[in-house]
Amino acid sequence: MIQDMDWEADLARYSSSKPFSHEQSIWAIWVYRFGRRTGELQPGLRQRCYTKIYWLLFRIVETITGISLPKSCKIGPGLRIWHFGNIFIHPESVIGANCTLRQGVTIGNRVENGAAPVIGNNVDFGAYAQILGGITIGNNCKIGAMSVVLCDVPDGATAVGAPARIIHAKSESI
Ligand SMILES: CC(C)(COP(=O)(O)OP(=O)(O)OC[C@H]1O[C@@H](n2cnc3c(N)ncnc32)[C@H](O)[C@@H]1OP(=O)(O)O)[C@@H](O)C(=O)NCCC(=O)NCCS
Ligand SMILES: CC(=O)OC[C@H](N)C(=O)O
Repeated sequence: MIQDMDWEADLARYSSSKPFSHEQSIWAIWVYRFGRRTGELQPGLRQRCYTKIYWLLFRIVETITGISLPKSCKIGPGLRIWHFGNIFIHPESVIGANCTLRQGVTIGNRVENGAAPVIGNNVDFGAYAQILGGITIGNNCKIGAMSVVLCDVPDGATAVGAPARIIHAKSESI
């Protein structure tokens, strides 16, 4: 299969020399990248076989780790997931480069069939943060643990609380 630079960048964010035996989250990221690569194959028997293998691996790893990263969401290179369990990413979400997720994070819609969030680059999500609806999180943001984010977050800002309020907006830190 094609060399996957996004996967190389993911691996570089795991400091352990043996991430597959030390961190369950890397299994979910590997299956996600594998699924994305199946979408780049020429249509035909090979692609159909790989896609079936993807779905089998996706369901097994989703169930074992509690991390759901469907191949239809777009995630930039350098994804890091600390820990595992109850991490659900909406199939239409967009997540930029070098983002960090933790246990309990949801990036999803606010109502059934509603829009999904768009996340910039280098965004750090605290444990159990809930990002809901068709909102935009800018680049270089931090989302506090246990926060429920229902509104846009500008570049460089930190959002905390339920519902989240913006603290440390970029303009304040200059
Ligand atoms: C959001 C976070 C990055 C903010 O860090 P910070 O920029 O250093 O902010 P401060 O600690 O100065 O706090 C600023 C204000 O936000 C509040 N705050 C900080 N984190 C909060 C959170 N998660 N939820 C609600 N309020 C929070 C503080 O109480 C403080 O409020 P005040 O000004 O009314 O006193 C950090 O608190 C956080 O939640 N990190 C997530 C870490 C995590 O998930 N750890 C688990 C590892 S598995
Ligand atoms: C549970 C915990 O504090 O884990 C620490 C880890 N480095 C993280 O950022 O999530």
